Amino acid sequence: MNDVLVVAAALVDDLDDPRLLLAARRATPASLAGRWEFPGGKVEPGETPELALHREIREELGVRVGLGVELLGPDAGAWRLAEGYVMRVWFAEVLDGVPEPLVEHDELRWLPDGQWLDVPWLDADVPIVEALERFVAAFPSRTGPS
Ligand SMILES: Nc1nc2c([nH]c(=O)n2[C@H]2C[C@H](O)[C@@H](COP(=O)(O)OP(=O)(O)OP(=O)(O)O)O2)c(=O)[nH]1
Repeated sequence: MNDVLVVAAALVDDLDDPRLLLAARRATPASLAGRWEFPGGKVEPGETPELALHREIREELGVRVGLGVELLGPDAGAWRLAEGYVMRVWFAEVLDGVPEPLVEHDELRWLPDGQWLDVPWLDADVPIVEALERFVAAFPSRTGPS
């Protein structure tokens, strides 16, 4: 069986100089409630991953975003979440609106640099946040569109 593809945004305050990272706290389902994640969701049949990501961010946060570079993971470019689930992650910044926890989340938090790991992320997200920190430390001005 093919893996289910989840897409997510590492939303930062400024793609040219990222300092703040947006974390979203899950309100549902009960098994994930209270843990923090990247906003996003599953790609639907017939959608491209990028279009799915724009749709999910509009639905979940009510904002329009611009995508930067993809943070490539170890599993053919993706990050394994669990058996049968992989996730692709893009840097992004808000173009229009102020993010609000509209569905699925009950709190949003902009984490300052140096404190990106300071909330209880979903287990599978921890190595992704660590990789984001390494990427930004190595290429501070290269998260924008390539
Ligand atoms: N959105 C998101 N999901 C994540 C992250 N990390 C992680 O393990 N997951 C898991 C949780 C879920 O089991 C799955 C994504 O499901 P979802 O509930 O966000 O997807 P969706 O918005 O399409 O929701 P649904 O229509 O299936 O209810 O991936 C993450 O950082 N962001």
